[in-house]
Amino acid sequence: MNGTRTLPTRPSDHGRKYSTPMAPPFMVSAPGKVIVFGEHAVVHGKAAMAAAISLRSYLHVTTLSKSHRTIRLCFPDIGLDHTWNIDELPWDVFGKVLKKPKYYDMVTSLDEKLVEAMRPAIEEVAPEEQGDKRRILQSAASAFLYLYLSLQQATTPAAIWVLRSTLPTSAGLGSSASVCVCIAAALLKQIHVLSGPHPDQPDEEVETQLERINRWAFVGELCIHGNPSGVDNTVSTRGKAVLFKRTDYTRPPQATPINTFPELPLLLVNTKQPRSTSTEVAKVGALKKKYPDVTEKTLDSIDQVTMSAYKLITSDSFDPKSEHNIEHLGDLFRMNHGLLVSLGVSHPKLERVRELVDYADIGWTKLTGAGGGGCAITLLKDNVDKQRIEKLQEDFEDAGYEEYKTTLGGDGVGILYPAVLKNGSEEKGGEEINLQKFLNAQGADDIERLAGVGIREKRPEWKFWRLSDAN
Ligand SMILES: Nc1ncnc2c1ncn2[C@@H]1O[C@H](COP(=O)(O)OP(=O)(O)O)[C@@H](O)[C@H]1O
Ligand SMILES: C[C@@](O)(CCOP(=O)(O)O)CC(=O)O
Repeated sequence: MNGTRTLPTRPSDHGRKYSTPMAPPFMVSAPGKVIVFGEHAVVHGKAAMAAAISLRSYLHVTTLSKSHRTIRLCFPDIGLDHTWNIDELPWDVFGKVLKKPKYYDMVTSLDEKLVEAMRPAIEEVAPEEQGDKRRILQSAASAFLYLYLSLQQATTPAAIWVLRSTLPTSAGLGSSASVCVCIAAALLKQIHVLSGPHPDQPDEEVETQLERINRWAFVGELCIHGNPSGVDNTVSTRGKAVLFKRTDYTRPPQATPINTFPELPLLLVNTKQPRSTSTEVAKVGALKKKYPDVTEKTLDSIDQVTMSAYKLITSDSFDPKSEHNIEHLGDLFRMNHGLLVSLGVSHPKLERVRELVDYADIGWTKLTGAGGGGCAITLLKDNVDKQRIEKLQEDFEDAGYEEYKTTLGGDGVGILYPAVLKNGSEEKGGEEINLQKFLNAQGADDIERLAGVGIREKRPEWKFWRLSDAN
């Protein structure tokens, strides 16, 4: 349980004064991911292999004093800034009409009655926006509101929630999952049902906390996606790398940690072609309905590719420096991509990445995530000439693509409670990351500099639920 702390009265973001907030501002962060093998097939009960990346979402929560009765969501990356009056939210639907789920329950589908009851509150979000933009804003707002109403009470204190991400939105790197993990963890933290994280926490207890966060993050994903497999929120919660499979949606998925995930020489390129995961997932669903046998066989083939890659990288003899091993993995990249193309989820801009890499003859490319645009990953051949990589990077730039530098297999969800960093100084109290500082950060580099999770420097104040065998 968290102790509460009384903060001195200080200026707010609107020049107003806060009077004795009930809890200190705190932060939560969760990573994005790359799916190395098995996207789409995983929605249909097959295996997928995915790893956390160092690009992350950061959520800052400021609790306000009892005199306030509002909840403000400020998600500047997507242009969302909305305030609800807490007392006007449909709290009564739970309890009177429905049984409120417990924080430890496993919720595997959205309750239509609650979705319906939430509708007016969601409709008032960004009414001036149209089409995709509106969908993006409203889906993020519904993920928050569904979890908020499910986990909190009408007596919940007023608060300001600010979320910023170093991940590109809707590009296949699991931005929605990282947002949902942050929201779920922060709500559970606020209602004091998360213990730790602390360094000597027993594995069993760590598992319970991670499972709790992951289950609710999945519910958030249901609000954004419609039909998520759960691989993204699982990797974002747990970090590192996993082999994931979910055949029965009423039971927890199988998530086998891959503790020895190799350091692979990967290029990660964003075509910047916008797309939505739910659309791409629905495309495969429609194809399966139209051509059940052929589609099922294709999904089975993807499963075989994934399992073959899993066997390869977890074998004692696997060496990421071995030309032979990398070629084997590369062939599997190419096959997986080909199968995704045949499911209709590639895009000419993704094919262009593959073409440029093939012409340069320096590696193997596959789309990653839902496809239809977004990102591709290229596994580089051993000892590739630096100049050829540089030429390829120029070609990407000319095509309007963006390359990301990231590392694979980092930490999952982390908490900074309170939002204070010592930043090398032993000065009493340290440096608080307040709302205004967080909002003022200019872009991804600045966010990482201000609050980053162990990317530029070790930030011992951030705490993670780590299992002993995954350190
Ligand atoms: N930085 C962000 N701030 C708020 N919401 C976000 C952010 N990034 C993503 N989202 C939410 O996630 C959705 C994108 O999800 P999705 O299409 O699955 O893309 P991805 O592959 O990146 O997960 C957006 O519509 C929005 O609701
Ligand atoms: C296509 C899919 O397998 C991965 C989607 O990843 P992303 O949302 O594009 O980052 C869907 C899922 O697993 O829920």
